[in-house]
Amino acid sequence: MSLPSSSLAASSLSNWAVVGRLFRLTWSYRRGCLKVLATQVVLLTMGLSGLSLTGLGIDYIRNTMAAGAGEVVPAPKIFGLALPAGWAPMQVILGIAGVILLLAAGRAFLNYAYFVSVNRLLQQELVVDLRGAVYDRLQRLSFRFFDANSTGSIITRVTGDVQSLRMFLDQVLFQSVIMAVSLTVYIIYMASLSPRLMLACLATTPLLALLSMWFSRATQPAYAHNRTLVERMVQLLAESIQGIAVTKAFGREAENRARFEAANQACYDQQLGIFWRISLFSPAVGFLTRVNMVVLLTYGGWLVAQGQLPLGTGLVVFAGLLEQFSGQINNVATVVNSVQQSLIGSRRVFEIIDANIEVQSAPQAERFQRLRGDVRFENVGFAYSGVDPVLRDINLELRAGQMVAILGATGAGKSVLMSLIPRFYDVTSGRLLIDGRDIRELHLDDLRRNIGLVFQESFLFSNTIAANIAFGHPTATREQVEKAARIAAAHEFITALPEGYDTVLGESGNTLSGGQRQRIAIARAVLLEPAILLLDDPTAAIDSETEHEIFEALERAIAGRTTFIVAHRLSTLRRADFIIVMENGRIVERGTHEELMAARGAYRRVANLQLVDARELTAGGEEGAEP
Ligand SMILES: Nc1ncnc2c1ncn2[C@@H]1O[C@H](COP(=O)(O)OP(=O)(O)OP(=O)(O)O)[C@@H](O)[C@H]1O
Repeated sequence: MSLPSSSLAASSLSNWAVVGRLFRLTWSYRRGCLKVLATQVVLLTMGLSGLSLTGLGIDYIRNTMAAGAGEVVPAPKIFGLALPAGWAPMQVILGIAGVILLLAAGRAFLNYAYFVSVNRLLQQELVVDLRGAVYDRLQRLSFRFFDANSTGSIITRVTGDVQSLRMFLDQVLFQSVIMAVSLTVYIIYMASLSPRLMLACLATTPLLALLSMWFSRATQPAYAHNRTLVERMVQLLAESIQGIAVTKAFGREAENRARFEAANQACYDQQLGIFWRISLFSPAVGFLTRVNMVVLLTYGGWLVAQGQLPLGTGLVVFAGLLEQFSGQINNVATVVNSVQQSLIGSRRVFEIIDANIEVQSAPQAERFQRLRGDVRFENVGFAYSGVDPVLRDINLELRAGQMVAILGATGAGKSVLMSLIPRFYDVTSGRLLIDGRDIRELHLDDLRRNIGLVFQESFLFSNTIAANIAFGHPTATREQVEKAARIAAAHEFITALPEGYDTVLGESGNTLSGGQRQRIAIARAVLLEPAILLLDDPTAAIDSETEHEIFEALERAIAGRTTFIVAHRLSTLRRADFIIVMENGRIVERGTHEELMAARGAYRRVANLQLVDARELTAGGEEGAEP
């Protein structure tokens, strides 16, 4: 049997598919994009106007100097408007200079407006929306996804890769459109001045195009590899923070530092390789564009000398156009460099947005409030991957309000059996029914709202204690929160804290003891008033005195609910309606404590090894063994 893979590496989009997605994304921000591009067109027009006015001014000065005494040189028209008749040459020149200055001031203002609107569009809209979309997807993705992908990979996708996607709009799309429009206008303008000079000056352009294509192809694998290295570094960082206590306890700080430094150095070395390539490409482009200037000076100068081209509106304007043309061509290096980076980053963002949500509500699933709590496993099997089932032939039935205790060696499948009930994973064979209905037909949110969970170690959020208890029911009143805390034997220690229920917990609740965290977790589960309670060895990480207190709390929590509990206390096993013993993913025995002890099978064997109150067990066992 093969299951859909949730590994991100498995779902690679082609470059063209990524570009298509990026264009569709851009379309949804079309108003902002059009505004940005329109600003650029106005900037271009103003730049060209300034340039042609400079040419006009130079020609006017040249003609005035060449004119004989008493000869009047007609003042040029500015944008078709004649200057006042009778202006002295100096006034005309100052008039032209004044308009050039006004245009420059207008350009400076528009450039400012351009940067503000690009920043607003990209950083404040696009990046925020995208991060939100990726985060939203991550919240809905199934456990299988998180099993298959490292934290480092997920974090870099939400942070760095979203920025790389932004780079596509900013440094690729906008730049390319601006470049295409500007280069076309420059070419038309240059051709209108002198087609031959234009052809001569732009002879190196095809070489530039070839160089860019080669550069783009050569850098793509390097950028892809770079992402993997950064991912590895972030993963090491995340792990070292999560495992800081273990690192310190074993005195492994130096080794961890060395591993991180090696990962950091690998990123640096690889970045350096990319940097060298860019460093070669940019000057090469720069050199080719300088060659154009040499052609202009020699051939263009000859045309002016021959009287075939005016000096100002011809050669000087041409030089300005060529300068700007070269500037745009130099940008090719940035665009080409950004294309690969942004495509790789964008692909990684889309892979998360597209990742398959394996476990979700059926489209027609009806909403409901309360479950009764009858649970039935019918020939259930489950495998994490296609090959090795970790649960086989599970047949189990609990009526509402019953309690089953699960016993089994480590790795026997106790946790995974429970994780199927809230659909953390879907069964891979057989059926799981609640209140007589296959759980895949139930609305997922409603199903989970009816299930309370306490794990071996409970995760709390860096928020107030009250908010943590009300996590599954944010609109709960303070009375409801306190009631749940009382049931969980947490009220006393909470009220002893200076801020009481409003105490803000540290990251992962690390300002509380393990026992206190578990009690808050029990309160969090109880507050939901769930029909089904799943208790996965909730005292595993707790000393025996606290364990006793927690079990007293659990006694109150369990009352009236269908309960699955993994426990290692005889008192708990005795309290259960029946016990199941698991081995290698199968239920190998079931019955009450007394029945199972009498059977002298797997239960007795496992119980002797695992139960914390084993002395009591021997007495109980003997009673059961010899009725
Ligand atoms: N995310 C996972 N991917 C692949 N295999 C897994 C995963 N989680 C658990 N397993 C495997 O599934 C089997 C059952 O694991 P499970 O956690 O249910 O055991 P358990 O009986 O609860 O053990 P313990 O008492 O130690 O908690 C084990 O062989 C384990 O190695």
